Amino acid sequence: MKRVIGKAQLTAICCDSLTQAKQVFNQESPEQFLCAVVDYTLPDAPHGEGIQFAVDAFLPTIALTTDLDNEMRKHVLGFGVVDYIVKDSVQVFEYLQRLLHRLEINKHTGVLVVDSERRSRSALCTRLTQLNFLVYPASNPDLALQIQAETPDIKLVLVHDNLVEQSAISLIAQFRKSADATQLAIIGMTDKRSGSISARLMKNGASDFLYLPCEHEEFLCRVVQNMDYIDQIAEIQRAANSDYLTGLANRRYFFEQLTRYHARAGDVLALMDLDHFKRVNDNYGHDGGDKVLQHVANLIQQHFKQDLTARFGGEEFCLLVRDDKQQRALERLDAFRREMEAATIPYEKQTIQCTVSLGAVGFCRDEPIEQLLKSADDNLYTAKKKGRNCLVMTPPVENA
Ligand SMILES: Nc1nc2c(ncn2[C@@H]2O[C@H](COP(=O)(O)OP(=O)(O)OP(=O)(O)O)[C@@H](O)[C@H]2O)c(=O)[nH]1
Repeated sequence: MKRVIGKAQLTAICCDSLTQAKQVFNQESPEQFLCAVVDYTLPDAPHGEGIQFAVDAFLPTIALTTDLDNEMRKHVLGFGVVDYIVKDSVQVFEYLQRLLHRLEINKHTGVLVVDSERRSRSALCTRLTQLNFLVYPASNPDLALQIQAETPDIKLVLVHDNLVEQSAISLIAQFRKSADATQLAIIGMTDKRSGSISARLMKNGASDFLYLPCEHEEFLCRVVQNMDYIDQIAEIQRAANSDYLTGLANRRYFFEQLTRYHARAGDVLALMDLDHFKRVNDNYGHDGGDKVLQHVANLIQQHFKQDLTARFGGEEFCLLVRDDKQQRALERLDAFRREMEAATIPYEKQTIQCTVSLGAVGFCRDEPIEQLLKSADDNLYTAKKKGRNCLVMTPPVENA
């Protein structure tokens, strides 16, 4: 169990009795704990008293049992646990690892609950809070839309079909105007067993559907599966859009961002290339070269947070520096060049120094981007010919 918890990048604090668990818990800050994993039977707590203690301490609690008949299942769920795990195969460790990972991610994941009846809305919110989500209740569609517009961390919406001013179907359609199924999961819900409501909600944009009341396990599985889908798509998108070594945007994603970009008067497009990088590789090995590329990428991220940046490949980077005045954009680029000149990059027991050359052009939306990049590349070539470690821009700055 300790190994599994370690694999989930968490630290296990192990106790072998309820008495010890109470002592440990009282010595630490409750916020420090992600959750409690508690065996139903402990030497000094033979009937789930340990589980009760963890739940009462507001810890998301995962119960462990050796076997589980229907009675026992009801008893364990009655404590208000996140889930239970029957210790009957090695698969349970993998399940536990996934569950811990989910609880960790949920700390930063918002869920909007739209339900006009207070009792069922509260019950849903309680269940979701147990799963560590940031929960946003809404009693009507207008409030729901307002919360969703103001809260970017919302990744899941639960919509009950008991809404009055507006149907659940039209509310879901509204959500879908701003977020597709890869960005926002929507689970429709109803108390009515008959009719075609589930099909209608799903055809109008719901990702999934639940009949209420539902078993705890079904609720958990639906929520987790829908969130896993959203997170996996986000991970695939991140991998497809970024450069593996440096984490910066890649060339393709840079172009994609440019097409959606609203230009400002002083924008400057620059190509930046590390000087004599082959020598860095020759002197310090490929790993040393990689370290320099990562260092440069980190500096770029710090200096150009609000701008568009990318690693174009090899030792070449591209930046679109956004400003109202070209002179200021240019100064920021040159300040970066000087910082690189002064930087000593630690690598093993040595330090590496490396300068950069830059070719820049004013970013003008009327010219094709390929043409602008070609001009920036010509200027970069001139900068290299001038002796490197410098910035060349044509035409000269307009609004200095
Ligand atoms: N470590 C490392 N090296 C890379 C990577 N991509 C390209 N390179 C190396 O970058 C070097 C680029 O060399 P050149 O194109 O000759 O340019 P340079 O030595 O920087 O010389 P100038 O650009 O003229 O200043 C080559 O040695 C490539 O192997 C990478 O991802 N990691």
